[in-house]
Amino acid sequence: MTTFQVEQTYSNYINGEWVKATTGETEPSINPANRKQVVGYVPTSGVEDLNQAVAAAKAAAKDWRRLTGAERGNYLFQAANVLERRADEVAEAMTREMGKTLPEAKGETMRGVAILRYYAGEGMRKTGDVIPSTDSEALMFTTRVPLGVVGVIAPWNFPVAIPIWKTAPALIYGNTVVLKPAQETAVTAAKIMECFEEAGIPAGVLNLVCGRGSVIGNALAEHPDVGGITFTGSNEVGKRVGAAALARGAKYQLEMGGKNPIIIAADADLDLAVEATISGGLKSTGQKCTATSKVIIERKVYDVFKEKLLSQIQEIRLGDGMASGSWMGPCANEGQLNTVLSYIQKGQDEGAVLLAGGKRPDDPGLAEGFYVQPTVFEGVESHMSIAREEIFGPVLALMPVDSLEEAIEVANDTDYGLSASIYTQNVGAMLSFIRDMDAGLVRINAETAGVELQAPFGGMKMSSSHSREQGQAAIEFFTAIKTVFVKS
Ligand SMILES: NC(=O)c1ccc[n+]([C@@H]2O[C@H](COP(=O)([O-])OP(=O)(O)OC[C@H]3O[C@@H](n4cnc5c(N)ncnc54)[C@H](O)[C@@H]3O)[C@@H](O)[C@H]2O)c1
Ligand SMILES: O=CCCC(=O)C(=O)O
Repeated sequence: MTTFQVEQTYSNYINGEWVKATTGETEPSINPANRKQVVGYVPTSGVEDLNQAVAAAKAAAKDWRRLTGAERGNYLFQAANVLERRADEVAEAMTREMGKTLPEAKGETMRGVAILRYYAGEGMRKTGDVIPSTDSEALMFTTRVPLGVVGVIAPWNFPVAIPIWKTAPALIYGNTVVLKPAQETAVTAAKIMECFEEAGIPAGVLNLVCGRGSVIGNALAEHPDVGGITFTGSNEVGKRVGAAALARGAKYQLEMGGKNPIIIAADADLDLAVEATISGGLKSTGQKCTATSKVIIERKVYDVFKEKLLSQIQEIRLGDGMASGSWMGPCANEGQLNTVLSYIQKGQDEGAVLLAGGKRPDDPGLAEGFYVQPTVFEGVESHMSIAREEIFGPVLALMPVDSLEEAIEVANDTDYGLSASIYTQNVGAMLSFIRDMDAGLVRINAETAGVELQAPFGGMKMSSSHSREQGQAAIEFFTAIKTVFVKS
């Protein structure tokens, strides 16, 4: 078993080599559980590094696309095996870099393994259809071709799963890749790259360039040799990335924020609903695009639900994700902590009532980390910032309603449409929710978070560029359809 070493210096991975940034600069990736701990030093690259990576990916593209799907799949199977063997090390890097608890990080790493295996298998599946021609002498069919070089821009909140759920389908369908991870989790990204290197991925097929989003991410989106850009992150940045890709006719895919509601109907099993609200809203410190944010409760059960929720929230143990007793780690970085604290302040300023949490923990042992208490508001109205904007932190807004119709109206009253859930035992209510809820992922008697790798994932409204990732849906972004007409 390889163990994780702190304070190492990492490089970019370009054309099969680990290379220092041409800027000569690195910056510390710090542990959000204790700002004084350096997890590793990561490159602060310049545009020249990005250009080298794109050139390497472009040069490797011809041979890579000519391999059979099964041959490309073998590399992914190998990478999955290496990642599985190194799962403890990779998970530790993730926990130290972005704060989620070690069991969550291990779960995510094993999800990365499963995603690689799933897409390895995709190399053997069909890529087109035969379509009857009006010419009886001809054969007409569709096939799919890769986009060429694909740029992957990833956030820090799922530093293994998201880069892999973009990279694996890009590779299996014959593209080469330049990955720009979030700088906060560049050590974890380097660990993923080491797994691909150990798996023997050919030089140039997969490249890693670390650096500021405004420099490397922007240059990737604008690069004329990058045929497709797949982005996950905030709406603000996503809009810029989409505009840059559109301006030069490149394909793009944007997966962005959420403001995800859970509806608790009067007939719900309240214990299960409380469990789902806590797990969906507060695991990973609320830093999931699918995290529960608005908790919409039928008035008849409002008080009982609230009391049960508050009593369980008291039990939550904050702490370093590496410590076995910790249930909730810190926010991933100081900026995120300040954003969460500012929303908590806004909630109070706009008239919501703070029921729990609302500040940094008093424990002096946590003072050097970016911790915030799990927070619950009531008296939240749809016009308030905490009911409309993505907080990306452990903050729940309780909103009572008088009927299921009103619940769905309140749930839909947002610019986002990523994930939504309902707790009810009534089949009619379930069907209304499935029909009327404007979200890409609707979940019944399950928390809002939780994405299965074999199913399409993506949002409606401002959550997405209306494409879907994962499962077989990924082929739609990572390939172009060619219609072939053959006549002898
Ligand atoms: N819908 C989804 O599937 C999904 C999944 C995870 C996270 N998210 C969203 O991600 C956000 C949190 O992640 P974040 O803080 O890392 O997001 P972010 O938008 O700040 O950063 C995302 C990535 O974009 C890069 N970037 C920053 N500025 C850039 C620019 N000008 N040009 C190109 N790239 C640039 C960053 O370096 C990072 O790699 C939340 O809004 C969350 O909802 C969405
Ligand atoms: O942060 C976005 C991804 C969410 C996810 O993977 C999950 O909820 O499992």
